[in-house]
Amino acid sequence: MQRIGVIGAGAWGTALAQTAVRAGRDVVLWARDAAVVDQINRDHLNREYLPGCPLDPALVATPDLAAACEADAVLLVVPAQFLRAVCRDLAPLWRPGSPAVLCSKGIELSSGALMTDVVRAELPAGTPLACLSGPSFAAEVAKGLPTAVTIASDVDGVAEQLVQALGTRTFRPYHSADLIGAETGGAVKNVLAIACGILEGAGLGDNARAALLTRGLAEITRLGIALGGQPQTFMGLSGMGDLMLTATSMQSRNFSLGFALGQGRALAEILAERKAVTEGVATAAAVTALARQRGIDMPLCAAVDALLNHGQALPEVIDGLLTRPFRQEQG
Ligand SMILES: NC(=O)c1ccc[n+]([C@@H]2O[C@H](COP(=O)([O-])OP(=O)(O)OC[C@H]3O[C@@H](n4cnc5c(N)ncnc54)[C@H](O)[C@@H]3O)[C@@H](O)[C@H]2O)c1
Ligand SMILES: O=P(O)(O)OC[C@H](O)CO
Repeated sequence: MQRIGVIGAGAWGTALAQTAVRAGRDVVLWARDAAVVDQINRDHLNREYLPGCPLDPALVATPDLAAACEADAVLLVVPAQFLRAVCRDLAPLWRPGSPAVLCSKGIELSSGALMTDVVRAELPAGTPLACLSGPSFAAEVAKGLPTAVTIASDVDGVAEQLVQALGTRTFRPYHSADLIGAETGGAVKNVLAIACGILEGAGLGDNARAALLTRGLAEITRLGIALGGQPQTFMGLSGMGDLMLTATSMQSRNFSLGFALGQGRALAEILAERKAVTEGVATAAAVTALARQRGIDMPLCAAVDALLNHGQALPEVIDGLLTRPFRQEQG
């Protein structure tokens, strides 16, 4: 895999493109915004989405989707709610047999579909799928700080080839065969990071944070197993690893949004101030609907959804969680 296409030049697409260049690959990064294309090619910067990270001059950006599809593997890095529309444009341009690597973390709100379901439905039949997930803030990856992620695929050998193509001394992918497990962890941890931010902003204490992380991981695991994931995946980088990172750092858009909510600010006001995507907002609703449909108990995700999307007041949401019946820990 020498030539890598990257679809989406937000923070994560740009950082992944940069790390692929560092790994010695020829990389073409597609951006929907012509100004971003020009800036990357001319100034070797993406000030809009990845400020303060000088980019390798070998990184080429393009406004032409077809140019990014001329690749041995294509990384899909557009926000979850836009992925289907972009895949529809990509489908006629797709190079047969080229793997699609999902790097977005979310669940489609309109359908409850995982990102792999979206891609499977829209890209040509037989396209090998993989998912790159795990604890990875874009700015740190772009700067070459040490990072470990999971690359999962259910097609023999694909994850291993991608590991070889993208891995460097400081960007260290581990391969896995559990595609569903890897992507479920990445999607649901965003909702739990909002919850953790809320409790931090509201000053509910360190004990509450530990309880939330532990019971949150139990929610990820319950849903992931029901969708077909392997239990051990949720203890790995794409599960516990990403939850620990995202739910404890102000670098996270999801955590910082939760923090502001916990301090009493309104969701609309917080969202109006940011251009960057905060995936957990839509995914809270999507995951809660999916859990309800499948009869899976996910009280923390449901509480975030109630606060964000159904107008429930914060004290009421917290009270609802604290007055749940006592129960056995496992299961
Ligand atoms: N930023 C990170 O540290 C990071 C790390 C791992 C995974 N991710 C995931 O990567 C995905 C992309 O996030 P990001 O941080 O690169 O985004 P970002 O917030 O930096 O940028 C937003 C992106 O959305 C694009 N966009 C806006 N409207 C669009 C539309 N209508 N159609 C298509 N694209 C549109 C913009 O062009 C831009 O590329 C998300 O699912 C996120 O969870 C991000
Ligand atoms: O900034 P966030 O909350 O979108 O999180 C970014 C990454 O998913 C962390 O692994």
